[in-house]
Amino acid sequence: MGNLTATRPPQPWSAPTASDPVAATLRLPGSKSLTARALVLSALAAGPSTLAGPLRARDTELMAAGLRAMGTYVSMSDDERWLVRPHPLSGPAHVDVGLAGTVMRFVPPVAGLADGQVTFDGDPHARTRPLGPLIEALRSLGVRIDVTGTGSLPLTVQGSGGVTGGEVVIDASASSQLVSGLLLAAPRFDSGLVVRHVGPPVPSAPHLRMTVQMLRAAGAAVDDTTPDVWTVEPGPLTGRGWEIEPDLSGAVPFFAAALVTGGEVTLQGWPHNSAQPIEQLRSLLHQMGGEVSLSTNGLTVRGTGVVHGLTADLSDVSELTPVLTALAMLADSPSVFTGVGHIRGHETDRLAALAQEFAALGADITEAPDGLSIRPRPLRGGTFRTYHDHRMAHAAAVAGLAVPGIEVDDVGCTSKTMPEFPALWSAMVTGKN
Ligand SMILES: O=C(O)C1=C[C@@H](OP(=O)(O)O)[C@@H](O)[C@H](O)C1
Ligand SMILES: C=C(OP(=O)(O)O)C(=O)O
Repeated sequence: MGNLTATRPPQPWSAPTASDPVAATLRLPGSKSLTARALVLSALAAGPSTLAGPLRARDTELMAAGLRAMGTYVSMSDDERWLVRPHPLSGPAHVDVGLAGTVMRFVPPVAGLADGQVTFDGDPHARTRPLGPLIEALRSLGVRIDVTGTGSLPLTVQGSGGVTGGEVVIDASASSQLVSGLLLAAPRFDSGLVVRHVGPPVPSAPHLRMTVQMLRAAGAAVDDTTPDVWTVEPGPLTGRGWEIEPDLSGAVPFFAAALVTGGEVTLQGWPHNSAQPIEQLRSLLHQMGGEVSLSTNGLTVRGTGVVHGLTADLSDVSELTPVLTALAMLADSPSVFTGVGHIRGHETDRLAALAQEFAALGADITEAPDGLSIRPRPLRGGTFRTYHDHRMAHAAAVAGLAVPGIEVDDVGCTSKTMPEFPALWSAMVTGKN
């Protein structure tokens, strides 16, 4: 079980309302997705690596702990620069996945390379998140996996010290991470890997591009020219210095605050060639009434005093759905979001949770199988339940800027990707950042 969840008492939190436009320049923690991939690729490399500006949060600490349990040396003593020294992977080991999709999908393929038994389990809800297609894919590649409960977790990978590799067919419509997990370990498979997706579209294309880009940066040969097919050649991965960008998804509630209050928020340290989906975000925020610009100061979002409704397929950026839903609540016209049926398998069933919690505040919101429709009307205060989902807390915080009296039942769940969220948020709203 995830220690943090087991020991952390729920922390109720009054979402602060904004009496003035926010004006903030922020330096936010590193990207969860980049940090997770850099840790895995570093553990599989032939030499040492460093991660500059990594994210220290529950998900990435669990990732580091899982790799460490199999023998990798990970030093996090310097917050700004982690050091990873690979070591032959071995069991017995236990990996606590917490509620982290990245840990539950990226580490089992690595465990297949370990010599010995590696057990996996996580938070109660992790046991219900989609993992079956990855287990079947690994089994078809010859990895022995025992599933010991009624869901996909807990499970045991009986690592034999290597994976033959070859070709695998998978339905990854439930999560792009099912493909990313296979690809990240694939250069170390004896004959590499061909992954062929068959089924409804794979969501989160930018995250798949990030996986391919980082594999190539670590020296792997990857062909992704055929849609839904990825080919990874076998070969060594090189240790390197990873520069971790600030987390774009974590920044979105802060950018949303600029729209809601007609203010301005700048995220410092933003690279010009980002691996994160900045163009999609720019377009979405622009359609909702914001202005996004990139300068030497960083990435700036300016509110124009109005928030517009949005009709959009969010499948590329599905993790933004909760915050965009909060923005849609405060817009001058209705919104329709589609293409995100798979977020029912995220930290909670996000479509059901958003519909339920915003309706409890008086919203006119309808749940569809793959999205949400929102017709804005005035909201009232009340308790907003997070269901252990950090992005539900972000959504409540955004709505709370304009709606007095919103109480978040467990703001501590933001520790999954940004433990400093409540403090940074309050500082932004009160102007003390
Ligand atoms: O690979 C990654 O780092 C991620 C991929 C996406 O997962 P899904 O494809 O399951 O949405 C995203 O939502 C998640 O937050 C991070
Ligand atoms: C979907 C998310 O996380 P995970 O990596 O656990 O899937 C998220 O952070 O919004």
